Amino acid sequence: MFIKIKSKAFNNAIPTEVSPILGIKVPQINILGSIVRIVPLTGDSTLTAQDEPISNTIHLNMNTRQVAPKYRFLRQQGLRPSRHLPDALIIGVKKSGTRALLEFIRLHPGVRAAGCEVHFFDRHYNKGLAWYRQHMPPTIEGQITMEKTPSYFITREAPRRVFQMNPSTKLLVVVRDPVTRAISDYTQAKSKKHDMKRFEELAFTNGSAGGVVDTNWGPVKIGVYSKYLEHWLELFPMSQLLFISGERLVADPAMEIARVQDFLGLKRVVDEKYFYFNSTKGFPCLLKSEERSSPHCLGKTKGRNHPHIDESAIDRLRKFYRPFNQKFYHLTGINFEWP
Ligand SMILES: Nc1ncnc2c1ncn2[C@@H]1O[C@H](COP(=O)(O)OS(=O)(=O)O)[C@@H](OP(=O)(O)O)[C@H]1O
Repeated sequence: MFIKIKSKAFNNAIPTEVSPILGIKVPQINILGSIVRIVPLTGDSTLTAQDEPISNTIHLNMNTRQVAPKYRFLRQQGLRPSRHLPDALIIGVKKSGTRALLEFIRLHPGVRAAGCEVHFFDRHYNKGLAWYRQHMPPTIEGQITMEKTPSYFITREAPRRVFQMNPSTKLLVVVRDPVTRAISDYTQAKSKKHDMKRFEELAFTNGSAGGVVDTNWGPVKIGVYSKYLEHWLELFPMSQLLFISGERLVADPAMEIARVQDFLGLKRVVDEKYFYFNSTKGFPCLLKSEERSSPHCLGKTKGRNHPHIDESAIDRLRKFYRPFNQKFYHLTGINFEWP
């Protein structure tokens, strides 16, 4: 079992053993007769990374005075946390379950992730890779660095930019029935702007389901997954992409996370024991995480109630998406079985 303990309990003559998860040596001590291995530690705001050279890796400025005791201990053991550009990205799709995926996969001790959406490949590209790397969490050897920004999937320049950073970057794409995704997207926008028009008025050019689908409206446009996927496939082989069903991530998170761990080359650590179904929320929640040891769900903005949408509008949108969905199934080799 891995547990986290305070560094002052250690001395310098600490034996190590190879972690079965990380494949690297981790310190091991005896506390009250129990052998305890020490987990790779989490990020710490006391760390600074000033005056760094531009290279693939940033070694944190581990000046003894500045460094928290736990990092000082890691350094004594030859484990120097440093920030790296991401090895894997959750590139989308907005409102499909990208936050759930990130929170679930970062339960794995071999994964460290940026907590917020960094928006490097869309909004902040001109700030450069050194800036991007600064936004990554410190990792020790063997840990994977990840980030999620759902708008990358639809950003025209993003595939080329990611490729230029590292053509081996692994890409994860969560997808959900484009009709419910559009409604979810609309629900989020409406939560910020209460006088927003009805969904039906925005989704069709003449304001009703009898009219033409407005493909310029963001919530509709984003659901044409095949169009955006083609841009990524111009540069990345299919073997570097993993598609996760947003519906299955809710119905059976352990199964989807098993696929993700396999894809990332990680030992299967996160399994059904990490999840429970919260019937009030109607979603799977976590029994514990690195930050919280008690059961908890994702925040209030995940799993919102959707407004009622006219059946005719839903039918019309389903018809609209059908050929694009078929193309997407064909490209990915997966039948997502959206209605
Ligand atoms: N476990 C769990 N808990 C809560 N919510 C979950 C979960 N798994 C998937 N989802 C679905 O995630 C939807 C939000 O998707 P994203 O996280 O990609 O949204 S965002 O693009 O980052 O805003 C969110 O959409 P809404 O239901 O419309 O709120 C959920 O349906």
